[in-house]
Amino acid sequence: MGVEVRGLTVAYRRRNALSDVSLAAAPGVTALLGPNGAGKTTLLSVLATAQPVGAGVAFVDGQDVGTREGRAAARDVLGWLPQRFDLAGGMSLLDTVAFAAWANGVAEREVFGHASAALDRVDLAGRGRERVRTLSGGQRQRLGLAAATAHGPSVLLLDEPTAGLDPEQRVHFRRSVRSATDATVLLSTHLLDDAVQAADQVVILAEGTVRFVGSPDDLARLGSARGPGTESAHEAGYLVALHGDEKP
Ligand SMILES: Nc1ncnc2c1ncn2[C@@H]1O[C@H](COP(=O)(O)OP(=O)(O)OP(=O)(O)O)[C@@H](O)[C@H]1O
Repeated sequence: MGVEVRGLTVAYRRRNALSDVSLAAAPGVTALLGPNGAGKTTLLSVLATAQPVGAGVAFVDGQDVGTREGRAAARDVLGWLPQRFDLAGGMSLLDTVAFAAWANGVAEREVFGHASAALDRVDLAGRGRERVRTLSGGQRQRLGLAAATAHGPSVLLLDEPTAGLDPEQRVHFRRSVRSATDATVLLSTHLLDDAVQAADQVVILAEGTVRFVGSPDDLARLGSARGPGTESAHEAGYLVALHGDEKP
């Protein structure tokens, strides 16, 4: 059933991090694209039930996360890979994912089956016995993805999962998202490339407000309408969404 947010406003002290944000996301990948400080982490944290809804409403799979019952029900269907997460270097990959599956409510007799299937889906099959500390950055992010999806969430929140990865590892991660889940995925990124390549829907956030909602093709059309420049149509569309028609 996806995610729906209407009129969401969240403030830290008196400063709004999100102002009257509305969006809907269906199964598939929605990229939350925006510069640093746009409010991406704040939005994902509210949906992850880690931060209170200020004003407005937010639904995860039909559950209102502004209510205590809604938050409890939403947690049962959520997968969340925060921007920063710790893994125990000495643990095996299989134990790491099995533990996450167990913590997310998978029955004990099923955790290793779920864990090894999740490792398969992110291209870490056959490496379950290796230690976490031996992984590269890209492999570590894919392990995090396996851990966040082993219990079969229907809504998956990925906060800047490709930050710090080289281009090849980013491509690999984006492909792994598609094979790991058919959930409603919200993937935050500050990289246009991620949004254009990975997403069915792009939501551009800047300074806590929604500036664009549409497909990658819609973004390119927005850019093309501005006329030829040195940048690609997608880049031009991103600039128009951020700054309007003025050339920066
Ligand atoms: N705990 C906090 N206390 C006060 N202000 C905060 C806090 N967390 C975030 N902010 C502010 O809220 C705004 C949105 O931050 P947020 O982290 O949600 O943006 P973001 O798009 O995820 O940025 P980044 O890509 O840098 O992580 C920023 O202006 C930030 O400084």
